Amino acid sequence: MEKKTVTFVAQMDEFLQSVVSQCHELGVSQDFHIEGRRVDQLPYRPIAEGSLVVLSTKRIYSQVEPYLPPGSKTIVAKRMLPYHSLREMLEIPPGVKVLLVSDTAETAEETIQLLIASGMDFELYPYYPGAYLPPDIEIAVTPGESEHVPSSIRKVVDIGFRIIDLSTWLEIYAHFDNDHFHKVTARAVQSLIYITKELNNEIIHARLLQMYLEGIVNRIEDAVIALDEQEVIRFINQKAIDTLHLPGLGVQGEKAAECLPEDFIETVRECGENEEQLVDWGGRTFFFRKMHIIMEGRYLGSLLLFRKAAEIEKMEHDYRIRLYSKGLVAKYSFDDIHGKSPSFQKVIQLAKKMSRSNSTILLLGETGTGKELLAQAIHNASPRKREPFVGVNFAAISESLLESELFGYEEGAFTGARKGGHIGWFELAHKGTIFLDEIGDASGAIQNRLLRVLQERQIMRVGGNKVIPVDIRVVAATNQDLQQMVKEGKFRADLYYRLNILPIHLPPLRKRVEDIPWLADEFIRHYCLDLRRPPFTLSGEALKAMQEYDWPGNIRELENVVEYLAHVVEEEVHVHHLPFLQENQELVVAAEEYREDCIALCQEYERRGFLPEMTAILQELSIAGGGRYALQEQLRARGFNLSTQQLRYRFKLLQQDELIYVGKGRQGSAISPQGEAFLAYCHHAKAREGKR
Ligand SMILES: Nc1ncnc2c1ncn2[C@@H]1O[C@H](COP(=O)(O)OP(=O)(O)OP(=O)(O)O)[C@@H](O)[C@H]1O
Repeated sequence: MEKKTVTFVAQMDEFLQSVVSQCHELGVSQDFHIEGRRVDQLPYRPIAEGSLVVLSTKRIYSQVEPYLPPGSKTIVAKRMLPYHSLREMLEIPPGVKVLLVSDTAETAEETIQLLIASGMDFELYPYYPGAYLPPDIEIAVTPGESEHVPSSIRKVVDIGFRIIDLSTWLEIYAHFDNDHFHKVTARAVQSLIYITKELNNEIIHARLLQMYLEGIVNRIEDAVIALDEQEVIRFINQKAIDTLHLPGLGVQGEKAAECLPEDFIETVRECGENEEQLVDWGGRTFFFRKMHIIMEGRYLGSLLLFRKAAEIEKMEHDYRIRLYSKGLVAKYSFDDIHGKSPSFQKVIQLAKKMSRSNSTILLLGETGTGKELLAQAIHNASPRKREPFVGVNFAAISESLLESELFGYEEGAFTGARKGGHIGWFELAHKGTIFLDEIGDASGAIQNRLLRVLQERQIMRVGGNKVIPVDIRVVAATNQDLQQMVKEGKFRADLYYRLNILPIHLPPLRKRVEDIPWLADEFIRHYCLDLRRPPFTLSGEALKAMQEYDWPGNIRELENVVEYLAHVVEEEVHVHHLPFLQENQELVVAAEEYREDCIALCQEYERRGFLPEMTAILQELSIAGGGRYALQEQLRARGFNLSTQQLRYRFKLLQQDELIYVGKGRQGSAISPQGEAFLAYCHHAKAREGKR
C-alpha cells in the first residue's frame, strides 16, 4: 500500500528536525511519508496533493493558506514538554522565581501554559530578546533557546523543544483511517514508564538518604528542629522531643506555635539569623542557636539547635579541669597574709566576707602591698576554690599579644595563629576566678572588650563568630588612681563602675608601722629556714629606722630587705646593715663579701657602656620588682629607651652575674642580695666621685 504523506509546516528548522526524530522514535515514519516545510520555503517547495498538513502553531495559518493544495486538510499540532525535562524541573524548589526564556513572547507564553498545565508550581516570568528582565531571578527554563538566556542567570534548565503530543498523532492516524496507532501509544507510554521508573529510583534513594540523615541527626548531642517558612515543623530529633517533653515524632507537620512551648517560640521569633543566645525556659538555661535554611537563594525556613547550658558547661568544665592540673592554681590563703595592725585586720575581715560573694572585687593599693596575695586568698576562701585561678598582668604583657591571650583565637585568625586555635585566659578561668592585675594599664581597646565581658559574661575568640559563655569571678587590682584616670579620660567610666563594686584599699606599709616588727620576724623565720641558717634579730635602732623609713616598695621591699639581711648579717641587724639608708651603704658594702665582685662588675659594665642602664634596672627592681614590660616603661621614664631585645639581653647579663633572679612567665624578676649590694656600692662610688 502506498504511504500517505504528512507535511509538517513551521517557521523554524528546529521544530521540523524535532518532528523527524520523534517520528523515528515512535515509528510513525514506518506508516507515513513525512515531509517538512519552513513557511518561507512554500513558494518553491509546494505541499504534495492529498497530504495532511500539520502546522506548528495556529499563528502561521494565514501565511500557509495560499500554498495549500485544494481540498487538503490542515490541523494544528498540540505540543507537550519532553518527558526527560520533567526530572530536571522537579529539582527546582516549588515557589522559586523562574524566568521562562524563548525566542518570542508567544512561544514563551505557550511554554508557560504548558508548564502550569504539567503542575509545575514555580513563579514563571516570560522573557524573550528585548523583553523586561525582572530582578532577583537566578534560574531560567528554556525550550531549547538557551542562547537568549540573560547572563545574570546562575542556573539554566534547557528542557528541549516541545514535542508533538499523543492526541495530534492520534488525529493523524485517524485522518488516514490507519489502525497502527496502538504502536505509537505503546512507544510513547514506554518512555513514560522509563521516566517513572527513574523517578521512583530517585524517590527510594531520597528516602534512604533521609533515613540516613535522620540517623545521624538523632545521634548528635544537640536538640534539632527544622521549621519551614510557615513555621511548620519539618523535622525534629529525639533529643528535641525529650528536652521539650513533646509527645513524639507526630509533631512533624504541625504548626510550631501549636505544639512547642510558648517561651521557646518566643525565642525562635526573637533570635536573628545565625545568632546564639543563652535562654531560660521553664527554669533551666539553654544555649540556643538559629540558622536560616537557604536553597537556590531562597529562604526555606530555619534550623534550631539547642542544648542545656549545664551540659555544655560540664563538657567544657571537664576539659578545663585538665588544664587546671597544669598549674592554674592560687597558692596563698588568708593564713599566709601577715599583719596584725587594726587597719590591716579590717581589710582582712572585709576580704574574707567578700570572698563568699560572687561580685567583682577591686583591690587598690600601692605596689607591693599584697594585692595579688589577697586575690589568691580570696579565691581560696570562695566557693570557687577548686576551680582555676588565672592571673593576668596587664603591665607585663605586650598590647599586641594581650587580646589573643585574654580571649583566645580560632585557627587561622591571624598569620602565625596556632593550628586548632588557642584557649584564652577568660575561658581558662571558667567557673573560677580571673585576677586582672594592673588593670589601669589596659589600653582603650582592651577596656572596651573587658567591659563587654563583664556585662555579658560571654566572650568571642579572636577570628571567631561563636559566643562562649563564661562563669567567672573577677578580682581586679591596680596601684593607679582609677578615679583620676576616669576624670582624665584615660579609663572608661563604665568599666570603672563595673569593677568598683566591692573596693578594698590595702594600706601602705608606712601607715601600719606597728606591723613591721611582726612582719620582719615572719620573713626572718622564713628566710633563715630557707637558707638553713640560724635566726638573727633586729636591734632596737634598726627596728626604729625601719619604722621611720617610708617603704615605697611596701611589703615586697621589706621582704627583699630581710632576704638581703639573711645573707649578710650574722646575729643582729644594726642600722648600718640597712641597705636603704644611703649613708650606711659604704659600711654595708665594705663589710660584705661581695665587695671585690662589685668592683669588678662595675668596671666591666662601665667598659661596655652599660653601667647607667644596669643601675637603673636594679633600682627599679629594688623598688618594685615585677615584669619586664612595666620595667621597660619605667626605664623609658628615666630616659633609657631599651627595646625588648636589649632589655632581655641586660637581664641575661644581670642574671649571669647573680644580681637578679628572673622569674618564669608572669612571675616577674627581683633583685638579689648581691644586686642590692652592687647598687649600694655604685651609689657610694658615685657619691664619692661627686665629693672629689
Ligand atoms: N600581708 C602580707 N603578708 C605576707 N607577705 C606579704 C603580705 N603582703 C605582701 N606580701 C608579699 O609581698 C610581695 C608582694 O605582694 P603582692 O605581689 O601581692 O603585691 P601587689 O600589691 O600585688 O604588688 P604589685 O602592685 O607590684 O603587683 C609578695 O612576695 C608577697 O608574698
